[in-house]
Amino acid sequence: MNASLPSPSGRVFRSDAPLAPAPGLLRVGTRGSALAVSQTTMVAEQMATATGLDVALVIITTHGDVTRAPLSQLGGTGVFVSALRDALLAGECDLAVHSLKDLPTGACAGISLGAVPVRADARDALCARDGLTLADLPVGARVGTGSPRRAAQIRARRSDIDVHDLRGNVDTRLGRVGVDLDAVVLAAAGLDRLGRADAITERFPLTDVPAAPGQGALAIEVRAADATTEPYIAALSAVDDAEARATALAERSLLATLEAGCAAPIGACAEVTGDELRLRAVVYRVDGSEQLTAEASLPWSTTAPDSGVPVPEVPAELGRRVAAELLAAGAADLAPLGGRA
Ligand SMILES: NCc1[nH]cc(CCC(=O)O)c1CC(=O)O
Repeated sequence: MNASLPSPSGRVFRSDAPLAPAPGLLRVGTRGSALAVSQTTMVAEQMATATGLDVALVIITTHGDVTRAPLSQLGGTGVFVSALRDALLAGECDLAVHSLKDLPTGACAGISLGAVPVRADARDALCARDGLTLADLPVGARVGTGSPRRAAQIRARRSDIDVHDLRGNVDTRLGRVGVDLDAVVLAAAGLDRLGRADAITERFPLTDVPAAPGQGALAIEVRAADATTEPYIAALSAVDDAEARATALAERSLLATLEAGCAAPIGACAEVTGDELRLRAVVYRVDGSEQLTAEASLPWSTTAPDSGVPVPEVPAELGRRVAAELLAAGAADLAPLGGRA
């Protein structure tokens, strides 16, 4: 045994054309946007280093990449996800990397959640002209977002602001700041991953402005039949993070119980403190005039007694409890929760 010698890292490369399976090669499906490629590259590099396998980024084009319809009109959750899942099930790739918040909450037959990597900044970021914060924007300022939740949160703090629908990739959105919009709101995680943190003028605290369930987290999906075999176990465990998985799953369980889609005006924030998992969620009236908040926590630890896997049921149960509290308080009357894909 020569345990002290690091095994050589595999290569990471990009393939825009279909790629046949091969021994020693992991094919990771990803959207082709700059954001998706940058976040999938980070995952691929970790896997190549940990396993010594070559890792190919296989670029899959999705409906969400080509349509120009407003996101809120695309039928709720999952618009970016189906093409990647189809490619995974068809054997065109071996793993698929998604932004976790884009995944529909329902299970997908034949596919398992293989890993949730360390979470990036979950906060929303204001990118305003002239370094302005939300409080400093002039009366009647024009702010762009495609998200009903972000619209409600902006209006809740500044009812005078003129919220405009916004679509397109990060560069397109940022390109409107100082042109026809005073500011846009985007996920900080995306801007950080793309090296565009310079455009951020304010990161909203999650306590005041909880973000979309799962925001800032990635989900790596695997065919269920492969999930318990090598080299998948090694590749997935190299990138999985117990705390990211628990917080993201608690937030998703809330969404699933509310039967809400990614376009629903719901913010959620889970965190681990000590041996506790805590979840706080807010449902908004879209005009920002009313909101309901619920919060709960459960004991949670990173290791189960025997297997070393995260205590599996705590996140789901926590999400159900907070959702039940919101429903009992009338959340379904406050906001359209539907849009589950
Ligand atoms: N809804 C689109 C979407 N899905 C994932 C991200 C990037 C941030 C993340 O990984 O959560 C974005 C862009 C945004 O919300 O600004």
